[in-house]
Amino acid sequence: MDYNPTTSRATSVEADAAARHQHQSPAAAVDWSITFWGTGDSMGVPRVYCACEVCEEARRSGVNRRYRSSVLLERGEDKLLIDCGPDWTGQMERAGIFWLDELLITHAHQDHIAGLTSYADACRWLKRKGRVITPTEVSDTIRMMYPWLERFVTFQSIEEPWRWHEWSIRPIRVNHGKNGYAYAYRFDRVNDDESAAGSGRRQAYPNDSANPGLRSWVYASDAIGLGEEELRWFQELDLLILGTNFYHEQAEYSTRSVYDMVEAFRLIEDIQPQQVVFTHMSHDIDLRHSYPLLPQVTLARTGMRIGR
Ligand SMILES: O=c1ccn([C@@H]2O[C@H](COP(=O)(O)O)[C@@H](O)[C@H]2O)c(=O)[nH]1
Repeated sequence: MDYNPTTSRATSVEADAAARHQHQSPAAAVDWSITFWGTGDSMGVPRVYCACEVCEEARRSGVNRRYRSSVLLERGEDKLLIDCGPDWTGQMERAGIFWLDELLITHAHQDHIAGLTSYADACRWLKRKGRVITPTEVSDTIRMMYPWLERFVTFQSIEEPWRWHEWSIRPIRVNHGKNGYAYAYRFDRVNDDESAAGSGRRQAYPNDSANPGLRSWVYASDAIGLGEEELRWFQELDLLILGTNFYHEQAEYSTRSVYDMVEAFRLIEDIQPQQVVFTHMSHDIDLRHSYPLLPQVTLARTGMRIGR
């Protein structure tokens, strides 16, 4: 995986947008990439009213400014956004993206879905029907919360591994602590020549075996205390994107809902992913500090991009 966290900063999203505006051909475009549109916990950073050092820095210079967690998987015009929280409109504008056909949703909490109302407005404005992909238990809740959404979006249920372009996407129901359950998604790249040949993309997106890019990765923004059943799907990963709200959270375990970094280290030692990116971070985390981390771990930054 070609991943350079030192160069993948906020500007990469704008750089992508600029490249698109210069009519870069698909052949010149690269392979699949993941861009962090949001890396914050449910409250984002800065938190409303909070005058802590991290929140003040986020207001001033913005290293710690974290929008609600969301990542974009893309290759050229193929784009899949995971989660659509309350910062969605600004995230679209910062990325220079006008429209997304498809959204994949992890769970029906406001920090992951509150942008769906704006997405529905975009659908209405453009007279296009969007697609919201999520397990039925999640779409049932979303329908109850926003009954009018279905006029503008189609809900597509994902219960089993589901094919999206070259990816097999597996929903994994994960423990979300005091908040019940959320879904993580495992992405496995299906290396069948048919899809590349059939789509005429084989030349445009060569599969360089010396540098295979993203192959198997999991996005688990909202999980804690995962057990054997869930962790079956967390094996042999070249990338794990894991939510960690705090470095070492002091709150009583029964009141918590997301891993902290110290717990995550134990998880990583157990499942041994090649690379790990922590996301869904609260104002407890100051990106100006250097934390004791495992060597394969990086802290996500707004706009950070992974892949070629
Ligand atoms: O039923 C619920 C419960 C909570 N929420 C919102 O989700 C987040 C919870 O944050 P975590 O960091 O994942 O614990 C918070 O914004 C709650 O308001 C919800 O929407 N529905």
